[in-house]
Amino acid sequence: MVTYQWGERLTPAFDVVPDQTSSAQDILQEQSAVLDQHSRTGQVGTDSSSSILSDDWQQRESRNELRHISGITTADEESEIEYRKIRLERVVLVGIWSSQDSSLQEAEESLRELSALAQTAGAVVVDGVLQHRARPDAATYVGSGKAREIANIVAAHDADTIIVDADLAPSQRRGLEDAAKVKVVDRTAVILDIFAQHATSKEGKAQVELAQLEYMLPRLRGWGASLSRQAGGQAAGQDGGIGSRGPGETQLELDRRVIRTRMSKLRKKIAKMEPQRAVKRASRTRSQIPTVAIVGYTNAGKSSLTNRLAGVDELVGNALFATLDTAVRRVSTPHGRPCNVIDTVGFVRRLPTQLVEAFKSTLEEVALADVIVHVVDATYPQPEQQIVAVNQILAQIDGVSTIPQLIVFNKMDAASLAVLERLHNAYPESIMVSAATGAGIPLLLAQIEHMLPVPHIEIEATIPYTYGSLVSKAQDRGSLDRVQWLAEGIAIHGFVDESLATQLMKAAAEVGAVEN
Ligand SMILES: Nc1nc2c(ncn2[C@@H]2O[C@H](COP(=O)(O)OP(=O)(O)OP(=O)(O)O)[C@@H](O)[C@H]2O)c(=O)[nH]1
Ligand SMILES: [Mg+2]
Repeated sequence: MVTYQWGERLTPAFDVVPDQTSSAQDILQEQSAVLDQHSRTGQVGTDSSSSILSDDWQQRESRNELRHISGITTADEESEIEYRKIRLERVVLVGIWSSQDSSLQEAEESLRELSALAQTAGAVVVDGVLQHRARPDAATYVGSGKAREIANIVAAHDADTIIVDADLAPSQRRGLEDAAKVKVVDRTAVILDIFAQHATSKEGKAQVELAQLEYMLPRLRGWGASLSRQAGGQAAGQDGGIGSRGPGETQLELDRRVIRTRMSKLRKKIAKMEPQRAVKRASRTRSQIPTVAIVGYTNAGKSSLTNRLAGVDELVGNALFATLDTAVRRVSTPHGRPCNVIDTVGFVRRLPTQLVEAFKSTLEEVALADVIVHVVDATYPQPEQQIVAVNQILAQIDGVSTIPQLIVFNKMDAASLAVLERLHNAYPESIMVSAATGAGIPLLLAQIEHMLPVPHIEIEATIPYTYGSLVSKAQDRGSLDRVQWLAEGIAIHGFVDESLATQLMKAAAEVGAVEN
């Protein structure tokens, strides 16, 4: 994970507002200028290509040995300080990869991401191991031998939790728990945990709780078994299975009912909040101001970019899923057209389906946008994977496919020129920016302006001078090609949106000067 410190502002690499009539081609040429400038100022950031496949790894005979992944553990100083305050969970991360499904690089990257997620959730990562395996073991996910090795690692580090980089079947979770003698959770549980910690609004909290319950429901059997064992009930001392049924199962049926009732209550609660959201949305639509939705992978810099577009110099912390509630900011394009920019919740690969479902109403804001800006972290080793993950989630929201989209690579200040050039070639229509330095922002605004729906009502009228402010509004929000200051008033011609057209016609009617 790239940590960024907001340091001194660099001069924006490009600060000329391009003419509105400039074509997409011009904008792309100017984009090359930004890249060029970037190379000349010599801002070469960290080379993010990781040398993952070392020779001796490939030469190893036993390819399926546990491979410790370096650089993913929580920094020592940090854990010590934190540790004194509260007893944080000490976790060991476990993943498997098979040559058919993925590359070792991908598995490593995924484990690094899991490490970032675990730390965001408040855990101390003490070790992370990957195992090469054609398919997961049905009983313990990693196989019984590896489970014992992992048990040793857990004991050596005094860890209390294992996080598996996959979605586990309840039986696999129990099997690994029994072998390693510590709690085992999966990737989805970690993501749900972060969401639960970050939810602040009533709606957000309800959405996350619903997702958590949905996740728990099919897994109750597993939890129930370990709970009844802990409780020392009839099933105590037995390995789940037959012995764990009986009274435990009755309890489970009860739990299931309680959970289902709670879930339907939450659904109703969320549905009730929908009208409030609709009211806010309607007031935005009434004002005829187009909306731009900022979407992207978590930590891509969506909030920083939204702030930068709005001219707000606000520090945004380096945290995954920092934003859960959508926020709207008013932004003005180079020609003064106002638009509402909506900052949204970040995505992550394999985002739990329960969350996508629960956050549907929030995500629907995206479906109503006029333009979608897809922000991508250019410093991430394989941004393409993040783009694919985000597109997969977007595809689950109705009505998104018809909205014009723009890919924006952010953090160009920290990316190497080679990477930026590669990305520019792979995505020729994309724009490179830095929310931190402001580089590329005027271009981005110009491109957004290009993509906004065109005001489509033609108007030709003479407006009394007392309505001068209406004319400036028309200049800002519409496109006027003629503005003449005559004795009888201001003669204008051009295109404006509906509400402005009505107001202008009314004003013109006062002097009976309507010509069209
Ligand atoms: N170097 C660099 N860092 C940046 C830039 N933009 C954002 N960051 C950093 O990236 C991290 C994430 O930024 P956010 O704006 O919170 O990202 P986000 O996409 O809103 O993240 P979530 O809301 O958590 O999904 C922060 O530490 C920012 O300071 C940039 O242009 N350059
Ligand atoms: Mg954010």
